[in-house]
Amino acid sequence: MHTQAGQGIPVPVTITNSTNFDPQKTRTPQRMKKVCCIGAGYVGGPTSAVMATKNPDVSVTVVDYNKDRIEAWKTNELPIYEPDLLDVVQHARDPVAKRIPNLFFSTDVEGAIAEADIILLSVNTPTKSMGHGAGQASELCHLESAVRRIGEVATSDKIIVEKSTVPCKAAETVRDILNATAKPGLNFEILSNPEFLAEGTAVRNLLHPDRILIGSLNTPRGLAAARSLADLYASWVDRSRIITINLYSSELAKLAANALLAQRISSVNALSAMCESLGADIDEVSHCVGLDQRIGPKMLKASVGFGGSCFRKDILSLAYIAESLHLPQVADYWRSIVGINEYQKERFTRRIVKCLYSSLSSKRLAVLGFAYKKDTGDTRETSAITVVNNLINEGANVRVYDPLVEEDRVWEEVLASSDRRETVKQRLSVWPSAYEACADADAVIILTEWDEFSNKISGPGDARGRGGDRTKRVLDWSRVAGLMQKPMYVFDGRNVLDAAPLEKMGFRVESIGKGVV
Ligand SMILES: NC(=O)C1=CN([C@@H]2O[C@H](COP(=O)(O)OP(=O)(O)OC[C@H]3O[C@@H](n4cnc5c(N)ncnc54)[C@H](O)[C@@H]3O)[C@@H](O)[C@H]2O)C=CC1
Ligand SMILES: O=C(O)[C@H]1O[C@H](OP(=O)(O)OP(=O)(O)OC[C@H]2O[C@@H](n3ccc(=O)[nH]c3=O)[C@H](O)[C@@H]2O)[C@H](O)[C@@H](O)[C@@H]1O
Repeated sequence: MHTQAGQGIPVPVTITNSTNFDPQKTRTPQRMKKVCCIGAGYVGGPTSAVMATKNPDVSVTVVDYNKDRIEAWKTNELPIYEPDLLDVVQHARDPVAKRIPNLFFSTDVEGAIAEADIILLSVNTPTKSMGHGAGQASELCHLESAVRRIGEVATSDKIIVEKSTVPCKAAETVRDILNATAKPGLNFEILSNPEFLAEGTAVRNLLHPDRILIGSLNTPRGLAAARSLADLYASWVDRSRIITINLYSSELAKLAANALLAQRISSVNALSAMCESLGADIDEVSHCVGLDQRIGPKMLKASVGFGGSCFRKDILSLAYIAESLHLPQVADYWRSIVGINEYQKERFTRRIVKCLYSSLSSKRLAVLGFAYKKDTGDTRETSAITVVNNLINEGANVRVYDPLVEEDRVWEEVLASSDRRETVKQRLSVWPSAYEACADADAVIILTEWDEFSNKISGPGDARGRGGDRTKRVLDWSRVAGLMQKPMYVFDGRNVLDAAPLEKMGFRVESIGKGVV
């Protein structure tokens, strides 16, 4: 193996016998198309891995200034947990047989930018935490810094692709920065190509996307750039699913999709509050409503509230855009989706307090699940942060168990959002198994829908890969019953339990949106 100049990227070389060397017979190898992805996170890593796997003749380099993250991507202990991701990464990163490696991870951001034909911007775009628009607008400083770097480093034309979720018209910002920083004479085409994967199913979503959106300017160069990107996807996605549209429609469509998905959950959660008073069952209501083909069955599961790094921030971003367009009613409409989500978390806590005789003082509560959804170790914006803090503020001792989330992560998240840090330190604990968390507990509270906690699923849970056996455990509820204080309450914030068999064991089961008739 040899190394390409300045890149540290191994490429195979052919050793030629110098006596037989005939320059006329050697073909200049066709230059491999090069993609650089800036941002090695939940989107950049999996997207690049799938793109590289499906395009063996394209070199894909993922760069990030976070050295630890990049080093982890080079190992078999990937920095994020996603079912089947390691297989896809290995396929392109450490191929066997005749394939040459075409997926690389590096901290050499400048080097990869300089070499690239296409640059995917997959940096984080969180909610602004300070200044104008704090708590609402998207923070574009990471995007800006990546684009500045491109402008400073580029010596050839590039296609710049917004994969990050950005406010509508962000492409104008990107263009403005490039115009100001890049060398004269270079051409940059900016495309919007939002990502729709969901964590826990990222590989499946990337391999079988509902659609690929590519937004471009309606100019010959813009359309040509869109075609280049479409060609990469066409290696594995049917052309009929690759939609090329207006640049700004594409940017807005991403925010709209997340807002509409979250809106369904908030609608169902609002109904769940009604069900509890009316003696109706939200699972039955959702099922019946979802049978209408115009509505469909997905994203109608009542819960303790949606979490994750994107729904809240993207809705707030949409609302902020509406407000800046002087459309306050529209902004209020979008914000109400987040409002119901907050209400759902508070409502869930209040129910726990009420059932436990209106006081949690010194009570032991086992929290099962801390991730914002199953099959991920991601805790960003998880509802568990709010619920755990609320319980601690009510005086409870909270004992957390999650099959995948690291102990440090739980501490960081709870402490970061508490204004009573010393109290948290006294009352929070994290345990390596559900049984240890449940020991002597007055109540069990399910906050993530891990298969392990459900008594509806027979056999081991279906999460695979990193986390090994921990994600395949099955909770023995009769053993839990033997460990708990009496009466034994279970608050099912994810409706993963069939209450009847548990009630036979003596549990009092409180589910979301299930009223007592
Ligand atoms: N997490 C998800 O499931 C999805 C996220 N998105 C969007 O994709 C974007 C990225 O999200 P995630 O991957 O979750 O974020 P992340 O936080 O996991 O990864 C972003 C990475 O970018 C790196 N970075 C930031 N600025 C950089 C710079 N100037 N140079 C080099 N590296 C830089 C960070 O160090 C970090 O590792 C966001 O806009 C998000 O809204 C879209 C669809 C799904
Ligand atoms: O832009 C993004 O980041 C992504 O956001 C979501 O993906 P994700 O947040 O990973 O996961 P979802 O499955 O959408 O779940 C989000 C939250 O809603 C909750 N949820 C989901 C579905 C449901 O019916 N009920 C419900 O409470 C989940 O438990 C989780 O807390 C979208 O589904 C993706 O299409 C999008 O690309």
